Amino acid sequence: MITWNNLDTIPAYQELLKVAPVELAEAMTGEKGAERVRKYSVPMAAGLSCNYAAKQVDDKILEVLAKLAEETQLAGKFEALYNGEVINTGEKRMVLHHLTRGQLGEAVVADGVDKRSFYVQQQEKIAELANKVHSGEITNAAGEKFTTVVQIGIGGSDLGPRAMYLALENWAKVNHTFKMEARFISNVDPDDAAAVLNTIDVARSLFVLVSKSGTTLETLTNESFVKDALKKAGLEPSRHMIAVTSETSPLAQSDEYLAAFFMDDYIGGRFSSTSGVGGAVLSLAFGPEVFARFLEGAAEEDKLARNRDMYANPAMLDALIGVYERNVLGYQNTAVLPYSQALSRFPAHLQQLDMESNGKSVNRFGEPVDYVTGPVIFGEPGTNGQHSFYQLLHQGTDIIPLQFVGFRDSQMGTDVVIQESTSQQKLCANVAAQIVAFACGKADDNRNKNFEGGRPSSIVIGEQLTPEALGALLSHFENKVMFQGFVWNINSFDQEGVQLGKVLAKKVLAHDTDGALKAYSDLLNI
Ligand SMILES: O=P(O)(O)OC[C@H]1O[C@](O)(CO)[C@@H](O)[C@@H]1O
Repeated sequence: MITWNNLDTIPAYQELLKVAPVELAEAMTGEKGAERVRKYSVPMAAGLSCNYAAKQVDDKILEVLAKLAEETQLAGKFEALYNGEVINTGEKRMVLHHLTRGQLGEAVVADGVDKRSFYVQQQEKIAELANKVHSGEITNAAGEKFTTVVQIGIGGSDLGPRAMYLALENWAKVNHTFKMEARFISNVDPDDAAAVLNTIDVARSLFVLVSKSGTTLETLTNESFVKDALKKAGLEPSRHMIAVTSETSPLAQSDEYLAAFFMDDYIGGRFSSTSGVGGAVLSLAFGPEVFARFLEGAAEEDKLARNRDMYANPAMLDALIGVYERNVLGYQNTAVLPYSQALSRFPAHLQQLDMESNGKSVNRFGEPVDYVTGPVIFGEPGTNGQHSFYQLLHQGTDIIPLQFVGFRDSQMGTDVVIQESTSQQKLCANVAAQIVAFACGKADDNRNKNFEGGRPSSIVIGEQLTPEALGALLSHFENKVMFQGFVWNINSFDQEGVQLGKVLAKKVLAHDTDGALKAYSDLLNI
């Protein structure tokens, strides 16, 4: 029997507040530190592992976190979710993104349809289209092959797919599976669409319009922008556009697309990278086989998230350590720092995933909670970030937990030895150095040069960023966010906080304003 209770009513949480915190600088120094690095690691899918030696936890704290996992019924809640319970209480919806990559539990039937079969069917339809585009069976009116795919979407219909595309672009090129260049238009700023359109051959471009709701102002505006450009180039838009949307959206009724693929209301935008939202652009860019491998990695990681044992469940463990940092140690932010240029937009994707999901101050019954919830997420790839904001991370007044990601091998394999090390070795050396510098610090009589240390981090380490590793990485963070939402007793699957701004913007455009809104409208000459 699943019960939903606020965190501050859970006995293990009260116990956690009383446990002595770990002195990280001390714990990570010398042989003790080496022992922690060997001990505090959990295997993930696709050859990844999550090392949490540099987190402020020890066996005692972990023991209480495991109790917290039990008492908040994390495994049972996940089971309820993947078996089709209405977990998104705000919108009265099931939460089914896991079904896009595998069947974790019972069959889930909605509106008379088996949902796993529905998602697989959409993937097959996308694969068929992608293969026809690649073989030249589907071409432009002049019989030429399409060379570029442009995704038009925003938020979850942009950030995840864009981050995944960038993550695999170079991998696909060196592994000879690269099929089409992908570009992305998201912002309603006309310069975004104009800049993309200026650098592509529209005649040989296929546009993927992605909007679950089919009502998003930015996306519909950009669709018209692109259609206008196609018409001006003497092209018929319907031969150049495909749609990915939900079956109930206004776009689904339109016959203005070459093809339409469907997801549904049971997949939140920020959880939709493994649905057709990511599937169309990634299958067109790299081929359906690469997309299938990405899904396999996610499916394997999802299976680990089912483990009741926290120590063998990386997402659950990561989530609980995050709750400890946020609610007991009082840290307000988390920095996502991939030491991989291919993951340059991964922090931006995690920012939406985490902050749109867990940026809530009422529980799942709409009652205010008396504790803090989701942290602020930001990040940049290393080593670039080191020369930007790491100063504050090392010596600023706030302690910011860090999420590193690193790979032993590069994706492209092109490297040089300079001063007796390769660039990849330099990259890896830097991430190792940063973890220890943050954790242990360095005493100096000159206060300006003193490093306090005690700054926690964890690292996900893999061999190479392959499609499987990327899928596993994505699933890990999706499940982490979900588990944290369960612990906080909030609904991680709606986003009412984005609505007010949209309503007011409509009023401005309709000139239906007064007070400050009118004054700002005048200031901006609207
Ligand atoms: O796919 P859609 O319906 O256009 O929505 C795009 C994005 O807008 C949001 O609803 C926020 O405004 C996100 O949750 C979503 O990812």
